[in-house]
Amino acid sequence: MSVEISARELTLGHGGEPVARSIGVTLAPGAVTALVGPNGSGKSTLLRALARLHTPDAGRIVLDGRDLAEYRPRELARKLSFLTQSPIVPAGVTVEELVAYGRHPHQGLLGRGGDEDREAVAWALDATNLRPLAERTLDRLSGGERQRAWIAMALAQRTGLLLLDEPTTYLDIRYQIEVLRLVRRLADEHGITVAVVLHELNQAAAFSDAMVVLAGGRIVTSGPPAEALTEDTVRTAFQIDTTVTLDPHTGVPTCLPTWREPSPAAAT
Ligand SMILES: Nc1ncnc2c1ncn2[C@@H]1O[C@H](COP(=O)(O)OP(=O)(O)OP(=O)(O)O)[C@@H](O)[C@H]1O
Repeated sequence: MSVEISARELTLGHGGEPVARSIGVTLAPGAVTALVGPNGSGKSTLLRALARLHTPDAGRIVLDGRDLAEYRPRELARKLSFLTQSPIVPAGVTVEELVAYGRHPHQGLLGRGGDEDREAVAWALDATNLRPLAERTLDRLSGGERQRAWIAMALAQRTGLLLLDEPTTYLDIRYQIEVLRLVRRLADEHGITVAVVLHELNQAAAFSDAMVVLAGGRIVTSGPPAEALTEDTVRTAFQIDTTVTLDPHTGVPTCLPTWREPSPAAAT
């Protein structure tokens, strides 16, 4: 089930100056990789390129040993699912109907669901705790509930690779943690390869196996959180000072910004 995807010598842009120049990324099979970096550093563009929704200016992306460009659309939709940052809410669609859309790549021309489809939809609703809201239309959900519905749709697609662009936006802290725990379980229990764009560095460090730090058109660092999230890399990427400590039991780094401006006396 686990899927491996890697990008080599990738240059990404939107017509002007490249957003990323000659970068290389590998998402290890069955692992959670967090993409972090400042606003505008190219995280979404990279994720969209991995999902074949953005065409690179140069470089190559290989998905399970084959060039990404070679996959037929339906074949690709069975391999990877992508959750965009702000999906457009279709009018009048219930949670269950939305989740069932995730089954389209698996259905024949008639598009009617069989046992496997029903089972996948039920699993996705349960995994996201959405069963009680299954009959609700999306416009009658809170922001966080709606976000979980989109995640459920991506899950119902039952792909070995899941690409999530800021899935915790709009969620309160409890659901942020719940979504990240779900992501962790998908990797640990189902072997799903996950790339997730996150802004909260400490959450990224706590829930991922690897972090890729993007800034200034390049990869500042990538590797296990304890190696990737350091005071130096945070300063390089975000131009802020922090104190990074390692949890003595788990080895997970936590980064605490230096909140106060340096005092004039300290500067002299
Ligand atoms: N469709 C587009 N057309 C032109 N420029 C774009 C387009 N999409 C993104 N950009 C530009 O590309 C750069 C990278 O954008 P991208 O959305 O990949 O960054 P990001 O790291 O995901 O940012 P954020 O953290 O703000 O979501 C930005 O400078 C942005 O303005």
